[in-house]
Amino acid sequence: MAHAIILMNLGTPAEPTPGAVRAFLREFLSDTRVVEIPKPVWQLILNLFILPLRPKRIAPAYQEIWNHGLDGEAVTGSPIVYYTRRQVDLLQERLQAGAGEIGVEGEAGQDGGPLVAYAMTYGTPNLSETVARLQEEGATGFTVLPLYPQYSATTTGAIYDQVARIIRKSRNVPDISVVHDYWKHPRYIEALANTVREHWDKHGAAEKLMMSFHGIPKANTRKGDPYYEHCCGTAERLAAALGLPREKWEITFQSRFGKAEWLQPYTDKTLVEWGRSGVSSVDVICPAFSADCLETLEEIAVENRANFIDAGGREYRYIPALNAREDHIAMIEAIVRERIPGTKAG
Ligand SMILES: C=CC1=C(C)c2cc3[nH]c(cc4nc(cc5[nH]c(cc1n2)c(C)c5CCC(=O)O)C(CCC(=O)O)=C4C)c(C)c3C=C
Ligand SMILES: [Fe+2]
Ligand SMILES: [Fe+2]
Repeated sequence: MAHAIILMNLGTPAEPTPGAVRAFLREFLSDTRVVEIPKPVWQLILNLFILPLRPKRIAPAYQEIWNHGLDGEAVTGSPIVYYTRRQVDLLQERLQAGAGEIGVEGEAGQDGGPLVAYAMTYGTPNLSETVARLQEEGATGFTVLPLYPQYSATTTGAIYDQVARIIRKSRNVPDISVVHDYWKHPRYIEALANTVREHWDKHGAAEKLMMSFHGIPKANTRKGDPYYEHCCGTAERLAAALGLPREKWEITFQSRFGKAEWLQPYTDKTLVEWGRSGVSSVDVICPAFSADCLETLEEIAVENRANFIDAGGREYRYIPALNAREDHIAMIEAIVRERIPGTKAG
């Protein structure tokens, strides 16, 4: 009886071309978890305005980040896929090494620790084909870990839907569970704090630490999505771990899409205000992203740097995502070990 761990992230286009970006956005933005506008109206807007225009605008940004690593990491392809694969390989190694401790040896899936794979909510590989492949390799139990520390219906909720669809189609329903969130996990907060401390050791601390989270529409929070609360809780815990007084840090929300109000304060507007009001240096961390991707490498590290510098700021430094850091993989290991039958928590 083999157990399998499936790490999940959002997904990315197959290539950085307008055609591939269009196919990716069509699938992603057609999910009613992501955009809650009534389907007939939204499909008109999507097909008439967004899909004919946005891919041409976004594809050059994808071209910039393709094969682009921070700190000399030899990234190939889309960074979110590259880092998710690294997370899979490193987690597999750790779990296999740990399998000896609990009295089993051998290759992954042959009584030597669980199988580890990844799937993307949109694009490839998708969850249902990943589960089917792992079942062929002998997996009967599954732990799905959405690599979103903070729960949102727009991200983790969409993964629950995909799991529910697999269950609905199965006669022999697999033993499958999903990790809801892990923003409170002490090892997550500690890993974030470690990245900041290492960054400060190398560059010195900036005047302000900006904690920029991916946004969602503000109305979602009013309807019961706990994401805002999870982000505020994360920011407060991280600030406490770093011993930062309140005036030294700020929580902001990025990646606004469409005309509706999203969670505030907005990252871009805050940086412009700070630049204008004499803040000279900023460190930016994006705790909601477990892997660097378009939203960090381009929107934060390039676009928002320009917003701050053009408004009068002097130093702007982006602190990379947890990616393949050892403390990040150890945290993932601790979370999944609690769910693997016959293993002890790490
Ligand atoms: C349209 C609404 C969107 C919601 C709601 C949303 C929530 C959300 N997204 C992430 C993580 C990622 N988003 C990424 C890209 C991305 N996001 C949206 C829109 C919404 N996201 C779009 C349209 C795009 C594609 C780029 C663009 O056209 O602007 C990515 C990066 C993928 C990559 O290829 O690198 C990630 C990761 C979270 C965590 C979240 C809510 C909590
Ligand atoms: Fe997004
Ligand atoms: Fe963006």
